Amino acid sequence: MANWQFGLVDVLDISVVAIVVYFFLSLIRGTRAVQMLIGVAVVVVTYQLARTFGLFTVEWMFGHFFSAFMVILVVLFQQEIRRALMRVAANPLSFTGSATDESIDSLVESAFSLVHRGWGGLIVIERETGLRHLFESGVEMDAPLRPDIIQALFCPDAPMHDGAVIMRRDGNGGRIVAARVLLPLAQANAVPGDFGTRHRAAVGLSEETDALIVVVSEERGEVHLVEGGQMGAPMTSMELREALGQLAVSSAKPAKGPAGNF
Ligand SMILES: Nc1ncnc2c1ncn2[C@@H]1O[C@H](COP(=O)(O)OP(=O)(O)OP(=O)(O)O)[C@@H](O)[C@H]1O
Repeated sequence: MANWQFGLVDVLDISVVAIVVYFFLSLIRGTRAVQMLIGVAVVVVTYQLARTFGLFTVEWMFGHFFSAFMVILVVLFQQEIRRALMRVAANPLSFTGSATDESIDSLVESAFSLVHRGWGGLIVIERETGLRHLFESGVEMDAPLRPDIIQALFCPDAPMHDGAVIMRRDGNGGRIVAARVLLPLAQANAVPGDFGTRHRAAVGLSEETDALIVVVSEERGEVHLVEGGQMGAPMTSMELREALGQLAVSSAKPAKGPAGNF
């Protein structure tokens, strides 16, 4: 290989490592994985010091620890590894359609119709990451996303009111594709102390996937938008419409088919 080719390979090599490190750090930023990473770094530094200064017993102990290191890493970071793989599989370079005004309107009206009734609700918007595996915990269905149907599902006396509804965009305002779905819960400290499992479930799913989740609090009568493990401040209907519209614009690329995404 010519010299310039070696140079190019080195640049490519370093770039890939930099991207992977950046991706990993942005994934764990603000999560409990940071503390675990610090713990792992302390163990590695202690091991190196023990080797340098010939501390036989310490080196022996940490040597055994390192023989199981890969397994320990996988166990410690299983949640982060799962999230990373799901995001890679979601293919950030792929084209997604933008949400139509109708689907945003239906969603906002549906969420605030629950507020007016004093009921809680959890509406998940599927994007690039497929959520079909969650359907098993609930009931697969196919219905238009409309305030009356959302109310029928989340009415506290209705048999289907527990859990989340999953929606997909279509050309006519969105479709409900599953109801009574159980979502993975986030750690208790991922949401402020006075929020309960409904909000933890919203944050939990958004940590693992690129889904957007609209949570309607029964106790507070508030609506929150959850994305990427973060729950925003309570929103008015106008703010929610605007936030969803911006997310639609930021992912607005040529549509690939009828089931596009926000
Ligand atoms: N893992 C889960 N996946 C989906 N929905 C869930 C899950 N866990 C709880 N829920 C829903 O949350 C409801 C209970 O909400 P809870 O009062 O504990 O939470 P909250 O965050 O305080 O919400 P709210 O402000 O509406 O009371 C349940 O009735 C159920 O519908």
